[in-house]
Amino acid sequence: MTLNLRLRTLEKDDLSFLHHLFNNPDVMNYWFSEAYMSMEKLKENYDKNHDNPRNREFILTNGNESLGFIGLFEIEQRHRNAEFAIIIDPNHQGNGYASKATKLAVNYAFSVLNLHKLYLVVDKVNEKASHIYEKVGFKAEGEMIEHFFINGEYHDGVMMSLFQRDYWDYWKMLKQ
Ligand SMILES: CC(=O)SCCNC(=O)CCNC(=O)[C@H](O)C(C)(C)COP(=O)(O)OP(=O)(O)OC[C@H]1O[C@@H](n2cnc3c(N)ncnc32)[C@H](O)[C@@H]1OP(=O)(O)O
Repeated sequence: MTLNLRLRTLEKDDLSFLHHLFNNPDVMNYWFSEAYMSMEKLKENYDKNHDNPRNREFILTNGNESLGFIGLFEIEQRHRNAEFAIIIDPNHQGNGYASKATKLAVNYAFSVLNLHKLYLVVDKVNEKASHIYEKVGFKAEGEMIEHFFINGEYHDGVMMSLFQRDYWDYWKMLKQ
């Protein structure tokens, strides 16, 4: 079957998929969050925030299949920056989907929203995620030492960023 990866808007019908992801500690630890989310809370958050102009929340799909959740959060109109975050469903990890989804989200941030800068925070031990971000062009800006408490110990975070100008240069180079 041919792969047709797309980012589409998060819909209310996707909340059971999010419920499955947000209650998985293997996933949520890397989002520096507790894996504790009721369906009611998800619905409440959705009703309150689905039209929040500061966020863009996407489901990564291949046809009708949901593969992951990708967000551009805290979109700043004045400073023209936003925070990127991603989860690929553990049932679908290791297939190259995160790399492709990150590229789609980066393209959305710069080509659609005209952001100046996209940033993220990744756990220093999350080598798989860091590898993907470096591959797409994110660069480390600094470390947040012992900033996150996960599984009984403090973890360092790394802030990484990508600028729109570098993204244009990178894509121009790839097309040559
Ligand atoms: C800003 C943030 O959102 S940080 C938090 C990111 N989210 C999470 O960690 C939540 C839980 N984890 C996940 O959702 C997924 O594991 C993700 C998003 C990190 C990765 O998703 P996947 O679909 O499995 O990744 P994908 O298959 O696209 O790429 C994995 C890459 O990492 C590489 N890789 C795998 N293990 C390692 C490792 N230990 N060290 C370095 N690279 C590794 C693979 O070789 C592959 O790289 P390649 O394409 O150059 O060969």
